Amino acid sequence: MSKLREEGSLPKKAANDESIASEPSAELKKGKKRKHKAKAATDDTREGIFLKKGTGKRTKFGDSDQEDEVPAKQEAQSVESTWKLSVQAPAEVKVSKIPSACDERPMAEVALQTPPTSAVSKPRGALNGKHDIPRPHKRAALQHDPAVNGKRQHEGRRNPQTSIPVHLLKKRDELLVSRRTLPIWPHAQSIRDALRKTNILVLTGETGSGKSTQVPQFLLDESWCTKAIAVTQPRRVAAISLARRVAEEMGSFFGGQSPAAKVGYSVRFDNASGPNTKIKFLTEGMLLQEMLRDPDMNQYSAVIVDEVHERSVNVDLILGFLKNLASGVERTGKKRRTPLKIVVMSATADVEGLVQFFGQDQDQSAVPPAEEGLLKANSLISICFVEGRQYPVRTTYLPEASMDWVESALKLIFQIHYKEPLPGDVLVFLTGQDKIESLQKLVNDYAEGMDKDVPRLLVLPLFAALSQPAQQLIFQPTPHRARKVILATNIAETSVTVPGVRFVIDCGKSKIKQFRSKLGLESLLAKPISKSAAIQRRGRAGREGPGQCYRLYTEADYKTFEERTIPEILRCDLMQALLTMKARGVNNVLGFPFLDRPPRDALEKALFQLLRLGALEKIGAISDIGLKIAKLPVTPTLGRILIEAAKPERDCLLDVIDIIAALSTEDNIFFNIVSEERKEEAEAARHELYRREGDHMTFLATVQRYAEENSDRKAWCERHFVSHRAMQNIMNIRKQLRQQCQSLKLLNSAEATTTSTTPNVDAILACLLRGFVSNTARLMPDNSYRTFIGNYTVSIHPSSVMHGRKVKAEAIVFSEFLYTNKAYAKKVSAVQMNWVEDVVKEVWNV
Ligand SMILES: Nc1ncnc2c1ncn2[C@@H]1O[C@H](COP(=O)(O)OP(=O)(O)OP(=O)(O)O)[C@@H](O)[C@H]1O
Repeated sequence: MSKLREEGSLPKKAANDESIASEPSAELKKGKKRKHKAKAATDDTREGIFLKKGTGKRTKFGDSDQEDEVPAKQEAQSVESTWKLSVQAPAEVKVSKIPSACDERPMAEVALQTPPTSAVSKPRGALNGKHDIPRPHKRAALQHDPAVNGKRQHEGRRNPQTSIPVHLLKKRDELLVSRRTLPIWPHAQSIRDALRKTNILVLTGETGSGKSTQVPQFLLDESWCTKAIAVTQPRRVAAISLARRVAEEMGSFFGGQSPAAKVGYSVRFDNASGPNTKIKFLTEGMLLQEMLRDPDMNQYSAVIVDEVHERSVNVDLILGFLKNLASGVERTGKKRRTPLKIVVMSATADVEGLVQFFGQDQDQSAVPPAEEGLLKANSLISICFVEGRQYPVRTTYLPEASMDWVESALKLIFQIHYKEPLPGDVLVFLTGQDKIESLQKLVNDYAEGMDKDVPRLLVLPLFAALSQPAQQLIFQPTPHRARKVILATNIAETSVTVPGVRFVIDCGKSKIKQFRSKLGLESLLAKPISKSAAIQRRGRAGREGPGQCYRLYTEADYKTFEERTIPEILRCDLMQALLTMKARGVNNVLGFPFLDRPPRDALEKALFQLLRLGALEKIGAISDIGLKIAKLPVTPTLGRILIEAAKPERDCLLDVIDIIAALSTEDNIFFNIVSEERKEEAEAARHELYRREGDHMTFLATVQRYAEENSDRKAWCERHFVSHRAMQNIMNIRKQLRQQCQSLKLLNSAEATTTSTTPNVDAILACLLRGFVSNTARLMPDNSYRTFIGNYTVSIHPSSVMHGRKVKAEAIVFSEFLYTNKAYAKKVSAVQMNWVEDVVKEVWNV
């Protein structure tokens, strides 16, 4: 830890040098080995963090912060301050009252000491440190549904009337006490009244005020609510954790088929809902899929679109479809007997824009009277604003811009750890997996050097490319005498309550998807976040008690942030969105009610791409192929490849399913080995899996070897430096894709259970080319690759088995494009030039 005392002792280029991810610096290694002896803190005037053992002044900490005004209705109203990573005598935080109408309780007194043993929480549960983190739960283990969990759930006492286990009811009653203190609680009746009078409600309220968990429960017993309520979430981690929480609050089983399982969720490749589910949390993509099967949404009485401010393409489509349903423009199936109720909510929504959007083309007759607590927008739309935050969050800025925010985050984590008593977990927002892994390594390295009596740090990553069970680990209780440090991308930005989190560190950036129309490819670039995103990040603290948010940027920087994130529909590839619209019978996409209309040329480009995939007829109507693709839970490109592989002349569907399952898993199949020695060992072990044709055939070989392994698959993975978790996930996706191909009659049941034979490499590559025709490049005389479309230079990514080959393929097809410091082709296969030319000709002639 003492290494952290000196500014110069931290790795110099932590923020932008990829090398921190690979090898710890010599300094760091030395620092790790040394047992840190306490050194006076208060006499050190350099920047850094330090401890002084046993003095109660172990940490220096910066300028005293001020608390937010609570309720902090608007970001601008909150009192914020800057802090320095410099030496100051620690200021004591005083007991203060929360001036909130809904909840007035003293803020806990914070002793600025290393957490003394007495301040440390009682043993709280399952996680037990670095080496005994519980193994990721299988989904069933998270569920209360006896149909899933079997015997264990049948044990224990049950309520004789409801036959629900007593422990669930006890938990429900306990949680009711805290639910009643939520700012939204007093608004329950207004919300019900609003939806009795109008069909559309736009609801805003502070982060943590109770929107996502309470609103569906408020509506459940309404007379109009005879069917289920759908609640959409931008991300699966939120959908799953909210479903679990609401099930607990309702004393209900969770997921599955049991009549007592009232709450469920549905995310891609994982459906934990059944016919008795009354509240279903779904990702936006899953609701869109349901909208294709059930255009009038007959299985739902209400749809709640949560976190609408995120403005993903999917949410914009959902809003457009819902608006059409509400205004009667679109009516494709059986007419609904009762109108669908629509709730749109967020802490940072553009209320005016939404009201205007839903208000256009509405029938303005039958004006209901205005209600107290509701601002009446017009005859069919209500607005409700929930004031107040449950707990205050103090916001602190850097006094001057940091060149290296990974390093700033590292210092701050240790400052918090040494200064703040337990419990109090830390949630750090970073840009992506690479930065998360760098910081995880740094924190773990420094933590090894901490004194024995300092509580442990338990670092947990959270990013999209992590399997679901691994993501769910963050919700496990923090073990005794430990502090969780969650390193997350913006997937933890909205809707999620991570129990135990008191401190949020926000780097102020996130990776934004950008469609590079010239290239016809999407890239992810780290860009400053919007004010709305910063507010959401801050809102992850202050949910279970007072919190603090440290912004790794200056207040002046904050003021330059855009108010809202630019809607994804204005900056991404629209192919999937248009296919979904066409499949739902929207023939005139240019006339679709978009909340923000994408540029006409982007729409036209996407239409052409779909035409080239054969998903549309020449007149613009959806083709049979397009209808099939739309029903597959993969991108249009991957869907097209599956359809191609099912053709009798290709006859390689099972193999292609394996490859697509491998491309669809979030985890990396091959561990990223950093040490040179281990790298050589891994290369040798994986040699039998590598294929000269490239990454796709390598994935196929890996999946097939794994599937053939009958003795010990985990050991097989260890021997080959392959992620067992990724392989388990791939097997699950493979099974589901086989089932879906069966239901679309691309496979028959006998084929669906056969094991693969020797792959027909040429046929497989031809199928990949048919889908990824835009992702092709040819070898140039200077040994670089240039894309066929756009004529851009791309380099083969170092993670590819084709990287660094002396004899280069004359042409390549790739399934991922990455733009960092330069353009990379990822997941690459070698193909022949004339194959590409043939496909290009075929496709361009449509
Ligand atoms: N998994 C959980 N564990 C502990 N407390 C929780 C959990 N989920 C919710 N809560 C409590 O319920 C409160 C309300 O959460 P909810 O997600 O409904 O708020 P919200 O208004 O939707 O917030 P946001 O706008 O940030 O999504 C939280 O502040 C927290 O106190």
